[in-house]
Amino acid sequence: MRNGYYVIRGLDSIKEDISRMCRDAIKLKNRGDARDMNRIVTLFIRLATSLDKGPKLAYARDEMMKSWKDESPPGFSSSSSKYKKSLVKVSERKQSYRSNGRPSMNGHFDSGDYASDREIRRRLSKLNKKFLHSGSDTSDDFDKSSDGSTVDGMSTASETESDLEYTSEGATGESRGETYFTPDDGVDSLADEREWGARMTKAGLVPPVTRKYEVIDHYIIVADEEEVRRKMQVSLPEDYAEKLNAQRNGTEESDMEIPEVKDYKPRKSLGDEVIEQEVYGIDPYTHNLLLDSMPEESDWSLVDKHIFIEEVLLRTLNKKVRSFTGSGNTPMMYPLKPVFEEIVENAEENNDRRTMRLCQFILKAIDSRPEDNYVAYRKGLGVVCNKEGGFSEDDFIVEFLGEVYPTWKWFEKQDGIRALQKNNNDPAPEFYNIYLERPKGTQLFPIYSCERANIHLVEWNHLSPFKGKVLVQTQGDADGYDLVVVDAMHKANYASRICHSCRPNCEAKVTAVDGQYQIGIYSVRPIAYGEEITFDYNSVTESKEEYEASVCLCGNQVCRGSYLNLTGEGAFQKVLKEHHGLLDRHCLLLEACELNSVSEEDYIELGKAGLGSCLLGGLPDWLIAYTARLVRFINFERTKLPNEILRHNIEEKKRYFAEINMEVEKSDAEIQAEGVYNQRLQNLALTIDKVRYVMRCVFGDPKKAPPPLQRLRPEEAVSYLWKGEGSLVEELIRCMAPHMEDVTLRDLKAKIHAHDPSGYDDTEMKLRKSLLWLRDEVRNLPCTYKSRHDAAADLIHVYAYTKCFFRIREYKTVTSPPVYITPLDLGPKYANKLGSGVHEYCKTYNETYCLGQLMFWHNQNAEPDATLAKASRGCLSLPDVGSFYAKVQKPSRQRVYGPRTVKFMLARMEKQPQRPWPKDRIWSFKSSTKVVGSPMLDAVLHKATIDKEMVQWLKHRPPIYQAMWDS
Ligand SMILES: C[S@@+](CC[C@H](N)C(=O)[O-])C[C@H]1O[C@@H](n2cnc3c(N)ncnc32)[C@H](O)[C@@H]1O
Repeated sequence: MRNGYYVIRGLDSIKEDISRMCRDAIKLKNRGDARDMNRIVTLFIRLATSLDKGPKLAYARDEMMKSWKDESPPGFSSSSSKYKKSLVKVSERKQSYRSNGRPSMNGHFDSGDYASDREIRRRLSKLNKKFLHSGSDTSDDFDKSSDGSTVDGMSTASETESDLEYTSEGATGESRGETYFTPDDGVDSLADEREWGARMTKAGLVPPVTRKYEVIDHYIIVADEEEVRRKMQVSLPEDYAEKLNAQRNGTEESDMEIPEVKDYKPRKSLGDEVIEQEVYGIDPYTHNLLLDSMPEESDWSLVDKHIFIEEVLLRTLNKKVRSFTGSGNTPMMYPLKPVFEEIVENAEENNDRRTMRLCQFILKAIDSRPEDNYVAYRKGLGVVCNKEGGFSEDDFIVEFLGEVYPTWKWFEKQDGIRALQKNNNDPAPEFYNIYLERPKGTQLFPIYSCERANIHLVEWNHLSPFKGKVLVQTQGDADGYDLVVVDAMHKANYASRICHSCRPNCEAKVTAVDGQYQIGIYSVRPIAYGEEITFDYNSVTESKEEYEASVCLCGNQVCRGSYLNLTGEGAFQKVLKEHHGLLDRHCLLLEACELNSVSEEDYIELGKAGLGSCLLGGLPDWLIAYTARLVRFINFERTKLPNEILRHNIEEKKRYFAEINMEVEKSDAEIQAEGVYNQRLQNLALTIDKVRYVMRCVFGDPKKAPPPLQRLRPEEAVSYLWKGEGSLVEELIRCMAPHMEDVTLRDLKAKIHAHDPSGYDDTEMKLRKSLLWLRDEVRNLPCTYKSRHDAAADLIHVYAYTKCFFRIREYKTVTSPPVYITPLDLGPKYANKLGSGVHEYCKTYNETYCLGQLMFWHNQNAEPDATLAKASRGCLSLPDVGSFYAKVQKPSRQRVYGPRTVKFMLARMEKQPQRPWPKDRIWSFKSSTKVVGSPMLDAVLHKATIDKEMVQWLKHRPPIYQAMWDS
C-alpha cells in the first residue's frame, strides 16, 4: 500500500510537469522552432521511458525536470545549452534489413521530427495507460480485463494470460537497458563509458562485433538450389519495354514496381577504389552538442553547420581512426578534439579562415566545457571511398553477396538460434541479412477487358486453369512476387560491411542483371574521396527492444536515432483485430477447403497483388483459394487503415499540440498504411513458403496435400458427440462415473442409448434434441462441489446449439535435416556459454503446423500450432466436459462455477467471440483438438449474431447448485 501511495503521488506531480512541458512545447511550436521542438519531444520520451521504470519514478522525474530546465531554450530557462537532444534507452537485438528497391514500411522517416513525433505518441499513449491503471490494478482484480475494458464485471488475472491475440501480435517486453560489452573491448574504460552513456542516452551503446567472413564472388545457395534459382530468375513481362517507356515518360505511376534491368558492371575493387576500415560516428546528441558549440552570429548558416559536421568532421574522423583497422585494439570511443585540430591544420594549409574560425570556436568550447563529452563512437568496420575523384551519382558500387536461404530454412535457423538462447531476450548478434524480393506489380485482367483495351495477351503460365485465354499481364515480373533471404554473416563480400545512414549516399536495390535478380548497392549522389559509403537499412522491427538497441551513429541532421524502424503496434493492428480474428480466418480457410477450387476472380485478385506462378505454382487449389481470400482482406485493410492511423495519430497529437497539419497527417497515414500492406504481402509469402516446404516433405508433391479442415457430415457429428470412441457423451459418462451410484449410472446409460440420434432422416435435428434431453437429464442429477453436473449441462447445451463441426486433418510430423548454427550466429555471450563448436538444430513440424501457420499467416512465430491451440480455447473448441468433475487437477479456487463465471462466459460469447477463454478457470482444454466448432464460429460462418435462444437459456435457467466459493 505504501508503495502504491508513493507511486500515485509521484504520478500526480509528474502529470503537472508534463502539462508544463506541453505548454512550453506549444509555445515553441507556435514560434516555429523545430529543433527545440525536437528536443522537447526527446525529453518527453526520456520522461516516459523513466516512468516505465515505476519504483524509480520520483527520482526519474527529478532528473528529468533538472535536464528539462538545463536544456530549455532561452526564454524558458537559464541554461546555455540550446541544442541537446537525447536518445531513448537502448539494448540490442538483431533484425533483418531489406532491400527491395522501394520505400519500406517506414521509409518516410526521413525527418527526425516525424520519427520522434511518432515515438512521443507511442510513449505518451503508453504513459496514459499507466496513469489509468496505477495504484488500482491488482492481479486478481475481477472487474477489469487486460485491455482496459470492463467485461460485465467479470475477469481475472488470467485475462493477461488469455489475451493471446494481443500479446502474440506485436506487443513486446520492456527494454532492459542493459549495457553490453564483449570481453575484448577496452575493459579499462568500461565504467566511464557506461556512466557516460547513461548520462547521454540513458543506456550504453552496444559495441559492434567485427566478424570475419569468407570472401565470395557469387551467391551461394544453401538449400533447395533449383527452387531458389527459380526465385532469383528474372521473367520480364512481354510488354516490359512499353512499360518502361511509359514510366520514363510519366504516363505510368513512377513507383510502379517493374524490374530494374541493369547492364553488368564490375564492382569497385576493394583495397583500391574502396577500403574496409574501422569507422566511427556520432549520435544525435553529439550532433546537437556540436551545433551548440558553434558561434551563433557568424558566416556559418545552420545548414552549413550541419553539412560541416556530416561531411568535413566525419570524413576527417574516419581518416584519423583508419589506423585502428586490424590493430586488435580499437577503442569504443574516440575524442573529437584531435579531429578538430586536424581540420584546423588542413584549413591553415588551404588558407580557409572561415573553417579555422569555426573549429577554433569549437575547440574553445571543448576546453571550457569539461562536463560535456565530445566523442565519437565505434561502429565497427565500414567501407570508405578511396578513389581520388570520388564516385559519381547512380554508380554501381558492389553486389550484396551472401548465402541464399529459402525462407523456410532461414526461419528454421532463427528458431534454432532462439532455442539455443533459451528464448531469452538477451542481446543477439549483429545482423547481416537482406530479403531479396522480386518486384511485384503484376496485373491481370479478364479477357473481355483485354480485348476492349486491345492489350497483348499472355498466359499465366502453368498455374491458371484459364490458361492462355483469360489473363493478361501488364506490369511487374511476369512470374510475380516472391522472396529469398541473403545472409552475409559467414560468406560475403565487403558490401556486408557497409553501415547504415539516415541520409545515405547509396541505396540497396534489387536489380535484374543478366537475367538474375541481385541486390546491388548504387550511389544516389556523388561520393567524395574519404567519404564513408552508406545505405539506409530500411529495416523494420516489431520489437521495441530491437528498436531501442539500435542507436544510430550516422551523425546526420535528419538522423532517426535508431537504425531500425518500429512497427506492428497500435493503430497498425486495428483493422486486423477487428475484422480478421481467429474465427474470421477459420471462416476463410473453411470456405477455401470446401470449395477446393480457384475462381477466375481469385486469380485476378492474386494477380493484382503481384502474386503469380513463382509463389503459387504447384500449390493445391484450396491453398491458392485461401491465399486469394487473404489478399482480399489485405486489400480491405489497405482501404481502411489510413483512416484508422489518421484518427489514432490525431487523437494523440490533439492532446499535446495546438496545430495539426491535416495534409501532412493524411499523407503520413497513407504511407504507413502502404507499409503495412507490403509487410502483409511479405508475411503471406513467407507463410506460403513454409507451408509448401512441409507439404512437400509430407506428401512429396505439395499439390497432393489435402485441405486441413473438413466439415463433419451429420453422421460424423453424431459419432463425435454421441457414440463414437472418445465422444462427448462417452467422456461425460467416464468422468461422472466415480461420483455416481452404479445403478443411477447404468440407468442413465440405458436412457442415452435409447436417445441415439443416428439413423433418422433429419439427424442434425435429432442430435440437437437428444443433446437437449441429455442436458436436462444431467441437470437433474445431484451436484457436489466435486461433480458439477450443472456446469456439464450448460456445456452440453452449448454443444447442442453448435451447428458446424470441422475435423482438423493432421499431416504427418516431419523433422528437417539440420541447420548449422555457429557461435557467430549466437552472439558473443552465447558463444562463451555454449562453446566454440557448431550446433545442429533440426526443426520438427508437428501435425497441425501448417494449419497453425495458415491461421497466423501475419506472424512468423516459431510454433504456430501451439499458438493456435491456445488461441482456440473456448471460442473455437469448447471446453472438455471433464472440466466439471474433480479428477481434472485444478486447485479449488479455480473450480468456481457460479453466476459470475457464467456471466463471464456469456460476455465472451456475445462481446468478444473471437477471444480465447482463460485456462485458469474451471475450464480445461484438450491439448490436441481434432474437431473444432462453436456457436461463435457458426455466427461468423453465417455472418449472423450468436444464437439468441442459446444465450437466453443460459441467462435465465435457474441455478440448481452453488458451492461455497461460487458466490
Ligand atoms: C551490416 S553490419 C555493418 C558492418 C559492421 N560494422 C561490421 O563491422 O561488420 C551492421 C552493424 O554495424 C553497426 N552499424 C551499422 N550502421 C550503424 C549506424 N548507423 N550506427 C551505429 N552502428 C551501426 C551496428 O553494429 C550494426 O549491427
